[in-house]
Amino acid sequence: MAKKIGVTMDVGNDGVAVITISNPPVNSLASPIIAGLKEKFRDANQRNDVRAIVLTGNNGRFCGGFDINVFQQVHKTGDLSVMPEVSVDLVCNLMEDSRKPLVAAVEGLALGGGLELAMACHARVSAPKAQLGLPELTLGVIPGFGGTQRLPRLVGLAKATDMILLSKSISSEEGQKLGLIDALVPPGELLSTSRKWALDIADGRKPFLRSLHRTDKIGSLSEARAILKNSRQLAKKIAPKMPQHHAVIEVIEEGIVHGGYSGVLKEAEVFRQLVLSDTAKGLVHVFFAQRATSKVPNVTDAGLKPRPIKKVAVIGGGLMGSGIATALLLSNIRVVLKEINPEYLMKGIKTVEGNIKGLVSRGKLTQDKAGKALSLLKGVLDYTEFKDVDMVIEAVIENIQLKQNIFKELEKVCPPHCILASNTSTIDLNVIGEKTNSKDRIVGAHFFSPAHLMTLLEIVRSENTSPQVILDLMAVGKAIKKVPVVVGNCIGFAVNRTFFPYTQAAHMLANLGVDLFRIDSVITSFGLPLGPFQLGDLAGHGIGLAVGPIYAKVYGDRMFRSPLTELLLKSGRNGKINGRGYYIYEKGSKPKPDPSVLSVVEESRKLTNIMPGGKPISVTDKEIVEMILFPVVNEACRVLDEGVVIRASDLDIASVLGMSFPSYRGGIVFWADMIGPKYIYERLKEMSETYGSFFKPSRYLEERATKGMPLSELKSSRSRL
Ligand SMILES: CCCCCC(=O)CC(=O)SCCNC(=O)CCNC(=O)[C@H](O)C(C)(C)COP(=O)(O)OP(=O)(O)OC[C@H]1O[C@@H](n2cnc3c(N)ncnc32)[C@H](O)[C@@H]1OP(=O)(O)O
Ligand SMILES: NC(=O)C1=CN([C@@H]2O[C@H](COP(=O)(O)OP(=O)(O)OC[C@H]3O[C@@H](n4cnc5c(N)ncnc54)[C@H](O)[C@@H]3O)[C@@H](O)[C@H]2O)C=CC1
Repeated sequence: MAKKIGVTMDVGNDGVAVITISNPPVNSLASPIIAGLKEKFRDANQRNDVRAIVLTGNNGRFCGGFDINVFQQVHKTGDLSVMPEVSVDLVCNLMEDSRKPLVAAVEGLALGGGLELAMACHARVSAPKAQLGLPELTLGVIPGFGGTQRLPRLVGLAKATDMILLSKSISSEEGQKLGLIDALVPPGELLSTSRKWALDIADGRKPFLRSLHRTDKIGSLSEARAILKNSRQLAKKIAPKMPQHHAVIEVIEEGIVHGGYSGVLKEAEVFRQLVLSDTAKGLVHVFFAQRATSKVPNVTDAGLKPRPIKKVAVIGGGLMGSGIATALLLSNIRVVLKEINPEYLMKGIKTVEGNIKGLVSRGKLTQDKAGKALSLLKGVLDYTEFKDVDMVIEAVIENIQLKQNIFKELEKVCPPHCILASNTSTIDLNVIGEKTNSKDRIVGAHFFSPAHLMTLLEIVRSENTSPQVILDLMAVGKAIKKVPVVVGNCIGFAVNRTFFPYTQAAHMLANLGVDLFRIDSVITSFGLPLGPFQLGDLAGHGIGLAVGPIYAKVYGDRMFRSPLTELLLKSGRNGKINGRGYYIYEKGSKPKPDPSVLSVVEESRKLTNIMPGGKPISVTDKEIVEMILFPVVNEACRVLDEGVVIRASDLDIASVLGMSFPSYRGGIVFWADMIGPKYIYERLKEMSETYGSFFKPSRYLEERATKGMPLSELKSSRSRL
């Protein structure tokens, strides 16, 4: 069925014109909608039979904001003329300054431009539980349509800056307490109450309030300045590298000092500057890339329906198993947690309890919900409870034989519909399922640590995994608030494989004489939360040593074999786990660089002997970023070339959510395309000539560089999906 897009106006016998936005699924403000709104408001203002106006959205959703596709169009073309002029023409002149009263009838959500339109109305009536907010900063821009000016005037400056800087939405219930919503009514009464409210304003029974002209919630100039000072500190803390967080405070201040209208004009000017920024390009890309992961050819378009998953068995209550169990329990899924002995089982259960209590103490979960979640957990030491589970997630130690035996056993003890998933981080799924006859229901459910907090779920399919099983796991992933990304089967899958050169490049630089703490600091300045050495400490160097040979076996032609990890372990430094790695970890204080580790690095340098002429190389910070991240881009090219991901943007999302690659850089492939494949290719070629084949550009990169094509443009037929 074709989507019904447009703005309609129905004038009732009561003299109220109901203007309705229709643009499924979220009634976003696409260009025809904005044109339609202008036309209908003009019409309503001119018609003699219209005394008052109600603005609403179709299908239970008021409006999800300005059409983000337009930003993408601006990014592709650089043409700002597709951005409509709305703040004054539509929102001030036709709406707020209209002589006829306007009431917003809000249901479902009013976000960004949606809330901004509602705030330009003279009153707002809402159904319960509507989501209200200005999330524009997450897209690298600032609120438009006068949102920066009207929100502080409706909810107060401190609350408004908080909502805007943190992109935090509130419910209509909270909105009512704050004065953003004038009345809260059941959905069935929304339109009738809104009509009545509009007529009450028209007849002088209720006040005719224009938000932009209000000053009662702003306080004195000195009070406002004190609040803005705090906001600047908050912006510096949460988003030091984001231009929009700092710009929005200037825009709000303009309105406080020179009046709301002046603020609206500045808002429009700053908006147009920011929409062209690299930050906006990266964040808008991430917005669409994340949604694209939900579309998996031959799975989500195959007419299948996800089967209910009510009971899940998790095997292994260690670091990952306990985190996975926590995530399931928090979404009301019954969990059977299996361990090898009572001691380990108790440890696993205690970890789950600790995870859940931690959420309660941080105010993220109520005591009631915590109790309910824990009541759904059952610890076991055998397979009796597996007879009616819908899914098993195996999270035992990374040992091929153990996993093979477990899967063979699972085939016997689980019902035939049961999904058999493994959380392995490196082992080939075909190898894990080798001893079974159930290859169609074997799938990788690769969570990231800590599994109850990290949002990425890499769903690894082999050539035998059935579409139904993939769909079911995607549905479970979404139910437990993860972002599932479906990838193909190879050593390291998409994320770990793409990033395995990250640590290796860092080791090479350290062996070439570059200070490791400088490397970490350059990489965190680039935007990753941890540099490669601190990340190694966090993961534990034992793991690093264990997985090294697995990667070496398949990707040995492009490995830098560094003795550093082994030397580190020999010196008793396992990483954060035992309080010592490259850094010193003490309870209650930040990790401190440990100068005594430099003797270990020196030993490694002696063994590798790669410093040219025995002297440390001299590199700029930019060169450090390139030497560490261009090899990652190079491996990403191989992942794309081999069809391990469906689309390049899936790797962007996986890198952002799995490796914390900065979202404002759009993900690893998007970032590389912004720099340009030709430049990356040439730099890697130079590096490989100087430092060896570790940096050798891949065929895919070379081809894109020579043909002037972006890396994101896939044309490979070698898909594993
Ligand atoms: C001169 C111009 C000045 C402009 C100033 C201004 O006001 C700027 C803005 O308003 S920017 C936009 C602000 N709004 C948002 O950031 C909201 C973004 N959307 C969401 O957070 C969510 O989509 C949601 C909460 C509205 C709905 O969530 P879900 O129900 O989980 O659905 P979904 O996220 O999967 O989305 C469904 C499809 O809808 C598309 N979509 C959502 N919002 C928008 C939008 N604002 N513009 C365009 N498209 C939107 C989304 O991409 C999904 O599409 P699919 O093709 O189905 O993947
Ligand atoms: N540690 C990490 O950051 C990540 C690990 N993984 C993968 O997750 C899996 C588990 O890793 P971790 O949780 O770190 O290991 P872990 O060592 O913390 O936990 C493994 C647990 O499995 C238990 N176990 C062993 N055999 C068992 C059996 N037959 N039945 C029930 N329990 C059994 C052990 O007693 C132990 O408690 C591995 O495959 C690993 O590669 C995946 C993503 C990230």
